[in-house]
Amino acid sequence: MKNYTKISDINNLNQTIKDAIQLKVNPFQYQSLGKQKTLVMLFFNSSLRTRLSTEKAAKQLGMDVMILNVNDAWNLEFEDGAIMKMDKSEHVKEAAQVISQYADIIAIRAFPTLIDKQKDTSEFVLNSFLKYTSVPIVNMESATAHPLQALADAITIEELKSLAKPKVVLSWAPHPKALPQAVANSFIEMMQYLDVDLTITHPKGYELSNNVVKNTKVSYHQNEALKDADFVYVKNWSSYKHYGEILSQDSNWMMTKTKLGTAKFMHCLPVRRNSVVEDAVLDSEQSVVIQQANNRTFSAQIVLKQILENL
Ligand SMILES: CCC[C@H](NC(=O)CCC(=O)O)C(=O)O
Ligand SMILES: NC(=O)OP(=O)(O)O
Repeated sequence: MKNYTKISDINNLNQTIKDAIQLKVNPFQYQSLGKQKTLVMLFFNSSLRTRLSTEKAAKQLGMDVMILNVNDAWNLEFEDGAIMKMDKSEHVKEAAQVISQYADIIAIRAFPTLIDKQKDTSEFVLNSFLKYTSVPIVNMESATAHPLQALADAITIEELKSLAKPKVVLSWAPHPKALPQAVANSFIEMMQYLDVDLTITHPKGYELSNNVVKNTKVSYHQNEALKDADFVYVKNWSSYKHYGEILSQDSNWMMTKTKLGTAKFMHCLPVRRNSVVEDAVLDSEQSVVIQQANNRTFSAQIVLKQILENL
């Protein structure tokens, strides 16, 4: 593996999931692989799980880690040919090349603007670093994708499924802020690779990109969609059609114990209790969100391992 910016960068997904689960038995079995190698993690946005789990993963491989909140450095210009007389101090062309001098692998988190659909869809931040860095890039959530989260979700379902082909439901839930489509996009893409029966359910107006949904079942009726589910993945996203807009905050879409039935509850976290999901669900045995968060270390570690092996 050269870069991990999208799920399709993984050559053999099923084997990678198995290898990640095996890593958990002895997380330090490859700690010579990363010796004298440095991971630089760049955050344009907040993080708890991604920041801690990716650093942990790198250190379990013997890597050194440097973390930069990019907004504490210089305001970067991403437009080629820009006349830089305003508020941008440095062009990504220099910043990316300079960081490449310090890093063997660069990991980046850069959320979408949720204003400029074309810019967000072009993945201008991630692709600028891909263009101007000389080292591998790992996506820690970009404008349209969160492949490390999706790999952790796949590991979790593989560990917990009791059926060969479980029914998985991705359900929208209300949220006070306009959130990215990235987590939903990558979860859907990951489930399409795996042998699961996937249904997406959301209110009208929250249709995700056809390039993501493809021929996956979509229902506007949450209760119907949730019937006989084995795993229920709940996530808010803002409208894609009416880009970045909050069209509904209908609390009838909040996940409850009653709606959940006997299914396992999944969420990438952070989660708004009693807005996205009621306390009773998160506090129940059916919630697997902590296992998901733990698996973030092993999704990052198996990705970094495959990149290190290819350096
Ligand atoms: C891993 C999820 C990161 C991000 N979530 C948020 O920004 C939630 C922020 C909040 O609830 O205030 C998202 O939805 O993409
Ligand atoms: N799930 C996830 O990526 O969490 P953070 O935003 O806290 O990193």
